[in-house]
This record gives sequence, C-alpha cells and structure tokens, in this order.
Amino acid sequence: MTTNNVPKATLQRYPVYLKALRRLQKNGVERIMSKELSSFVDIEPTTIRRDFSFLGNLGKQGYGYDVDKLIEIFNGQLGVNFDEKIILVGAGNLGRALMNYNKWDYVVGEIECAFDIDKTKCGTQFGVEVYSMDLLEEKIPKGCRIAILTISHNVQETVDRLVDCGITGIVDFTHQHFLAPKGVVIKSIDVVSSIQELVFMTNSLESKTKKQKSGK
Ligand SMILES: NC(=O)c1ccc[n+]([C@@H]2O[C@H](COP(=O)([O-])OP(=O)(O)OC[C@H]3O[C@@H](n4cnc5c(N)ncnc54)[C@H](O)[C@@H]3O)[C@@H](O)[C@H]2O)c1
Repeated sequence: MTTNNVPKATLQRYPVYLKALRRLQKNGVERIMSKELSSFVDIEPTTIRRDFSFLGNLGKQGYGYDVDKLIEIFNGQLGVNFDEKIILVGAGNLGRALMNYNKWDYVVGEIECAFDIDKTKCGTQFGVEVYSMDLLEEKIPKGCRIAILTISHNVQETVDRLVDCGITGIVDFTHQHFLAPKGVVIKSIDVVSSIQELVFMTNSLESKTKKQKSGK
C-alpha cells in the first residue's frame, strides 16, 4: 500500500487508531470489531471501516480486526515508528512542558535528549538529559530524524545545524520564518493561529445561524 491515494483526513486518524490499538494490545486484546474500537477512539464505525479499507485485505468481515496485524501494517507499511528518537532544542518554558509530557512511547517514540545554549538549563530535567548546544553533533542520538524546536533565538542557524546532523522532520513552535532544504518536512504549531482559525470558524457559524433564523 502507498499512502498517496489515502485521503488526508484518514491519514490524520491513523495515529489515533494506532494509539488505541497499542493500548489494547498491551491489555491482551487480540481481535476487535469496528464498533468496539469506535468507543475507544470516538470515531464512527463506518468511518473506521472505510479508513481501514485502504490498508488492504484485513480478513473476513464480522470476525473483527486482528490487533497485531493492524499494528504491524501501521508500523511497517505506513512507516510509523514507535521508537522514533526525538530531540528537543530549547529547554525553556515550552520545552520543559514537553519534556514533562514525554509519554508518547506507544505512539511515536520519545524525546531522547534535549539541547540548550544556556548551560544553566543543562542536566537532567523530567528524566531527559539536556546537553549544551555545543555538544549537538556529538550527543545527537544515532538515527534521530525528528527535532522539536522550542528556541527563541538564531532559528535559521539552528535549523541548518540540525539538518547537517540528519534531521529531516522539524516540529516548529517558534513562529519565526526559516528555510529548510527540500526533503526536510516542517510542521508548525502555533496556538495563536489556531485561535484565529477558531474565531473565524465561530464567526462564520454564528452569521450562518443568524441568516437561517431570519430566513435570509
Ligand atoms: N507556537 C506557539 O503557540 C508558541 C507558544 C508559546 C511560545 N512559543 C515560542 O516558542 C519558543 C519558546 O518559548 P518559551 O516560552 O519556552 O521561551 P523560553 O525563553 O522560556 O525558552 C527558550 C529556550 O531556548 C533556549 N534557546 C534560545 N535560542 C537557542 C538556540 N539557538 N539554541 C538552543 N537553545 C536556544 C533558551 O536558552 C531557552 O532555554 C519561542 O520562540 C516562543 O515565541 C510558541
């Protein structure tokens, strides 16, 4: 299977399924019906069945899905990796909050270590070793592809260094403009633009409701 023909909305739901399936597997569940899975993920059974139909032949209808097999498919074919070695750059307020919430082990992997220019931030924080930025090239875990960026200065220079170290995916919280070479994927997270989006959507809904009420 390639992910090219899978709708974006479906791809976005796969990690949700995966998380639930990993939990179920941990609790010894071997098979699950879409109706049961629905109660764990809060997604309609019909949507689940449609989403899973892109994964190929998953066995006879009515017998439920094989949990191990589904996880294997997500892991292998979709390239989802539970052991992704993630680094965090910038151990300030936001960075510390993320290190404290380093419980993604059943989903993607975990923050293996962090880096900061400020040597007073170095040491162990929430069980994560924070190294001086001077040691980036030396301490970056082997095979590490993903970096979370929660820094406040020298973003472009830092991104360049990360890319030279083999980083190909950046979760960016900085809301600063920077360039990355082709082949490096950036996922920007910005609470402010999410709120703006929500305000826009809420306003549109309100004006639609008003129009409906006034019969226009
Ligand atoms: N995306 C969002 O919704 C959102 C929300 C809050 C903050 N932010 C942004 O996230 C970033 C971090 O915010 P914060 O409140 O944690 O700031 P902070 O000042 O508490 O932490 C920043 C940390 O990064 C370190 N740092 C700065 N430049 C560095 C570099 N080039 N290399 C390595 N370490 C470096 C600092 O020493 C500090 O420890 C800021 O850019 C801020 O604007 C984004």
